[in-house]
Amino acid sequence: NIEEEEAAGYNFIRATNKKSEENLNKATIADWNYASNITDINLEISLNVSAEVAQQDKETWEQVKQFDWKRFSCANLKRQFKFYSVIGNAALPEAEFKALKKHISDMESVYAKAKICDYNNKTNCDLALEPELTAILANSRDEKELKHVWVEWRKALSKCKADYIPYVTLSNQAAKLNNFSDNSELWLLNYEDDTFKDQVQTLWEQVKPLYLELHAYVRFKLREKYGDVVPEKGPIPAHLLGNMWAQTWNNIASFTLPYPDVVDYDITAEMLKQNFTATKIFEVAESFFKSINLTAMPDLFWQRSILEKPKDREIVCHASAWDFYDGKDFRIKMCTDVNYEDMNTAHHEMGHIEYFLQYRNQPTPYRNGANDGFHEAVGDLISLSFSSTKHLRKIGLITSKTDNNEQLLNNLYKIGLEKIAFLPFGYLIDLWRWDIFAGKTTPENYNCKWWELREKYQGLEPPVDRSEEDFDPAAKYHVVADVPYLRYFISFVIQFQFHKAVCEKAGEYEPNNPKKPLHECDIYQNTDAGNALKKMLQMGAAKPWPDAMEALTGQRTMDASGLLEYFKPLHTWLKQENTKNGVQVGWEKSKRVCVR
Ligand SMILES: C=C(C[SeH])C(=O)N1CCC[C@H]1C(=O)O
Ligand SMILES: [Zn+2]
Repeated sequence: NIEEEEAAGYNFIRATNKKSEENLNKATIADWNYASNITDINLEISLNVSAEVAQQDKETWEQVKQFDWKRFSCANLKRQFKFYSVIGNAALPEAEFKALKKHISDMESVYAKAKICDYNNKTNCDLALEPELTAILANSRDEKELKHVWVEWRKALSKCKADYIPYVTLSNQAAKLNNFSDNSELWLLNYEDDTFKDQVQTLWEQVKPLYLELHAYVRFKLREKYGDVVPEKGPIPAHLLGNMWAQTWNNIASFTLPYPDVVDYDITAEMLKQNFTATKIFEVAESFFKSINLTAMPDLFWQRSILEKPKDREIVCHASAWDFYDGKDFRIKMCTDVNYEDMNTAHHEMGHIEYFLQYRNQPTPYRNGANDGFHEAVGDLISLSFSSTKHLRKIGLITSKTDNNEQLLNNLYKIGLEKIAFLPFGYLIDLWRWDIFAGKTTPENYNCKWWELREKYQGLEPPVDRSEEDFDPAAKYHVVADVPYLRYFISFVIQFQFHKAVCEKAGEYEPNNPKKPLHECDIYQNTDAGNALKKMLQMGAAKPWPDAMEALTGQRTMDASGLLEYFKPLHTWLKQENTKNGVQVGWEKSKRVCVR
């Protein structure tokens, strides 16, 4: 009968959680070894270990199907069965599973090893994405050099299309074996809400007016700097925004500031002056988390993390945080550069580690974010306090005594160049991939569909004409590495909901008090705020995400009002400035061509 079956179900889940933890540890070690030393032998080992684990996941899957678990009375038990009833790519037969993982690993290897030639010195063809190309995109103001790097990087990655096509086919096969129509459904499962796509579209519509004002202002300033290469009313050429993907624009702040005549805080310069190192960057990040009563990094973190690019081997440089599922071993791998952008990324990565630490005693299936967006939001939430001028002054990275309102607005603008600019990018990546998994976008129009979305949502155009011979999406790590991207759009909205909640708890923000605006809040050393955040983090994925959201914010839905409130002063200023400059908000059709 069902009671006896449920009792057996408890024992099954207890044993399964233990085996799952051991398997996750083994697979993570093998994946770490490949990502931190890209060799054929490490690929071989990682393929074999993950195939073994996938085989065991299939066996568990068959046993889960023997239980009538949907009729169990205990919600917690049902939830764990539900998580084990979907096994993703592991559902594939071994040969297909290994083929899929090899396609992804090979694309990651191309991405990690890609090198291009220096624009100013054709004999040096040893420039990698990190740190060289990232630094050129951030600091060069030579439009021809920027174009060269932008085009050459994409040439180096376009060969990945040959792996991408079977990657799509095999991913969809796995989704169908899990009873989903295509891979996008598997990716959206963790949001546990079949109206989620509509909620995301609504959030985008809420923030789009603010994005359009920022876009119009930045296009005006770029036209001042670069002239006619920037159309007055058309999309912005994508190589001029200070970032290889034009996903965040903070690196062009210096010549586009609202108030260019006030002293600009150059945090990177100050970090260099104070002899910051990669390790010091992570120690500073850790001290913030400790100050609000979250957890210090365990010893193994400092012993086993890779915080700087090694000179003796090829590694996957894209920053990542790793949970080895043994409650003790948590690591970051990052090719850290000493600059303010990487200081924020360090907080971002350590936010993942804090989440791992807070939910490490949960049953294995619950050792995840409440949803993928929550996991991406933790570190950024701390960065919102860290990047306030109040905090930077507190820790000596701003040496002036006080701020005037113009400096405060300049700082808000810099944060807007990161957070507002990102929103359409965070949305369009999976809009492009969902249509591919659904079969609406086929290999014949992968690239031109990509540029259609880049123009429609971001108001960008390529610096040169494109065609279906190109495969520009592969220039982005998450596309070749099979990492869903919607999580970042979600994070960039909910991190402001979380910020509003923790700032109110810290008494750092009062809704109608102009003396305590949201964008000047710093929760540093406030344990009330930290304890409230900790309670949400400890839940992991034990409950649907609205319960976790409610635990911290009192709300059960995502909403952009926190973001809009945080940037209100900037939005007001941008509208005035755009009117004063007589610029047209929005963009006309691009004159660039994409040859199908
Ligand atoms: C830093 C990470 C590792 Se989870 C990352 O991929 N991020 C952080 C923000 C957006 C996204 C990106 O770089 O594209
Ligand atoms: Zn992340």
